[in-house]
Amino acid sequence: MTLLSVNLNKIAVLRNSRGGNEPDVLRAARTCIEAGCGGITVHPRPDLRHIRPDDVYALAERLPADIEFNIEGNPFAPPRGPYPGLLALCRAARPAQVTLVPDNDDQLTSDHGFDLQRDANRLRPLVEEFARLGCRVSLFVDAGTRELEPAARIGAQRIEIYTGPYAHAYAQGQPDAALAACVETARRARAQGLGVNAGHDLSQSNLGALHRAIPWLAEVSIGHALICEALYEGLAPTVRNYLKILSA
Ligand SMILES: CC(=O)[C@@H](O)[C@H](O)COP(=O)(O)O
Ligand SMILES: NCC(=O)COP(=O)(O)O
Repeated sequence: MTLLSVNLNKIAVLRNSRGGNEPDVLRAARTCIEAGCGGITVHPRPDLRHIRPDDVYALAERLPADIEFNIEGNPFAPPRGPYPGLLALCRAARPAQVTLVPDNDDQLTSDHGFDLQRDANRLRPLVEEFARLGCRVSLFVDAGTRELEPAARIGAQRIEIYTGPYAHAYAQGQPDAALAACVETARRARAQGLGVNAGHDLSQSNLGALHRAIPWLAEVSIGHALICEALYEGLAPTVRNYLKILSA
């Protein structure tokens, strides 16, 4: 069964827009868990635009042991003000999984994965350090990446396929090539013994086709669309809708 990890960044965006604690990230996490999700994802960024270090620490303390905590971020981004860096966050929070993403601080959102051939040697000591902390390491890669051996060689256990281009192609009514690129990368990763996650711009519309094409996906992390849909349908029913799609 593919695990649904709900990304709570957008709950924090709303909260930060007014100060105070509404909507409450912890309450949203509880609601998603009660509705049946298997994981919670956050992507704290150095500019603190949404999830802040305190959210990470509070989630780490309160999430039930059987709920996978996944922290995403750029391991090369240096500490900045109250942002202590991804490694320090993981040292304190000990998430079950850390997803390494090569984002610059000025990006609107994640828009590409690692170039594994180029980045593997630089990533290796960090992957080893996260592993020493007890975190499973997943590397964010573009759909269409064919050479996954470097990920396995440096000790990553999973990859996460960046599904933004697939979601865009799906919305244009022409998903076939983008979907085939996801499948190709997923197969090649599996052949290297890597688990396969997927995420970015997945929604109730486009998730089913992706899941039918790669039914053995280990995990999908979904935030933006899920929180938008929840504005209309409610958070718990929306989470349940995603679970239905993943169990079809
Ligand atoms: C790695 C990834 O695809 C997600 O974490 C996505 O980047 C969400 O981040 P934002 O909510 O900051 O856009
Ligand atoms: N790893 C992807 C993620 O956590 C959520 O991305 P999105 O659904 O907010 O685009």
